[in-house]
Amino acid sequence: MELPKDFISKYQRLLATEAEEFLAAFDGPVEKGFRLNPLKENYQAVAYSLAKKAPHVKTGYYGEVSGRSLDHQAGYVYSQDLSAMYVAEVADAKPGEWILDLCAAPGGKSTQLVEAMANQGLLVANEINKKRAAILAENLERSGASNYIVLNESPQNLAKNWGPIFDKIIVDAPCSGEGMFRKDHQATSYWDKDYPAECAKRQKEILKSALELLKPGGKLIYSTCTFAPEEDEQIVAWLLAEYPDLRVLPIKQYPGMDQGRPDWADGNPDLEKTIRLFPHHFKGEGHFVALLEKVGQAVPKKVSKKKGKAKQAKGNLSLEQLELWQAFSQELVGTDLFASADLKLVGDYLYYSPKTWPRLANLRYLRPGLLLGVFKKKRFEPSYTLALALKPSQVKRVLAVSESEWENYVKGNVLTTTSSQQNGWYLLTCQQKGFAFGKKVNQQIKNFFPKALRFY
Ligand SMILES: C[S@@+](CC[C@H](N)C(=O)[O-])C[C@H]1O[C@@H](n2cnc3c(N)ncnc32)[C@H](O)[C@@H]1O
Repeated sequence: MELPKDFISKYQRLLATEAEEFLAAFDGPVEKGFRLNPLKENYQAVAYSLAKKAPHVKTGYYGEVSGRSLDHQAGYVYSQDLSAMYVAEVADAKPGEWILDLCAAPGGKSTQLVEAMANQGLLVANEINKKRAAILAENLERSGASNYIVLNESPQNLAKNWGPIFDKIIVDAPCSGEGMFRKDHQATSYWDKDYPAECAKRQKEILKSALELLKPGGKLIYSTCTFAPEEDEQIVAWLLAEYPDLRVLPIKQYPGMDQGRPDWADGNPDLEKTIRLFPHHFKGEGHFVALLEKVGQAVPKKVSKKKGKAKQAKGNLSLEQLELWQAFSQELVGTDLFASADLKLVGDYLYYSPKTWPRLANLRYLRPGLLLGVFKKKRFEPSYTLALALKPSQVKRVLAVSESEWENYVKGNVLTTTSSQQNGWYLLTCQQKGFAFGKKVNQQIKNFFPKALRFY
């Protein structure tokens, strides 16, 4: 491929004898990767080979997955660059934490974070670009998690509204994208020698807001998919100079990973604790990752004293709506899926969105929580999102279909069934993987697969 001349001379200067190997890697083959999703039941039962484990990521594998496969559609696998998947691994998301992914679309890191949280705590996934935020929501819904919010906000507005409430913040920053050159040759057309410095300005603005949102004792994970020192080590050096309460923490270095280069910034030896993934050393497109801690004592989350009372509350639903939802939930799983106080109605749409989560009053959101379904006149219609969040073993009303029926359903077709089970809503499964709701009406299963996601 043809790389920009200024790019070549810059890395010849920076990498000296190694430059030739680095530049040649842009013409080398691309090794693909994917992740499994531990939120799913029997999550290792996929049609893809798990023979080549990626050593640096618990759920990562070498190999290529198709976006049109059952495993992908049901949220069992996520295609991701092998270097990009190290960022969320470094973040080490834990159940119960409050985590903000500030530049989150299309959702590679967000899905990985939320899949590690076992539905406990909260992931706020934010994306400034509305179209990209919609794709982010789609990917999070497929993950089957129930503890996330999807926002379409500027980092500044989030900081203004919330203050320091997060245990961890991931800033996977918009960058000059030099790591994308090999996969997407078009990416070189945006690049000129001044572009990294322009990106660095924007990165600093984003980071200023991120630090206003991070709790004392909290962790900031900063990453880019570029090799430019202006956007990597020099940004971390700037953070350390501007914010004396920040310190760099070491990151586990696997074979093929390089240390950050203090000599490409201000010489601070702590920059060696950051990680560089170069395509001529590591099987991936390329990334930079830094882990920082805001020194200080974390203040424990306030626990509401009204807890007992709140449990009996019914969110903002009418009694009739609450009864419709509860009847649906009882029929489906034999119990109430969520406490009624944690339900939130927005227009006719019902969400799981606990009141203990941060307020969304002045913020643009796509999902204030897990979308459960919609009230239509005097009935409740469950969402595709809820189907993906359920574990088939917990559901009483399951209809199993064959792979060819699955293919038919995701194309938007009605299925026929010989089942004598009563009419109503069923979780449809294929190979024991829940993939959608269908409505049984006598010998037909009416199609409720979302139009925008249909396979054509
Ligand atoms: C590198 S991509 C994020 C990739 C994502 N973390 C993933 O793993 O799938 C950076 C994102 O930052 C968004 N972005 C651009 N300008 C921004 C800004 N000023 N503040 C926040 N995000 C911004 C872009 O729209 C883009 O989606």
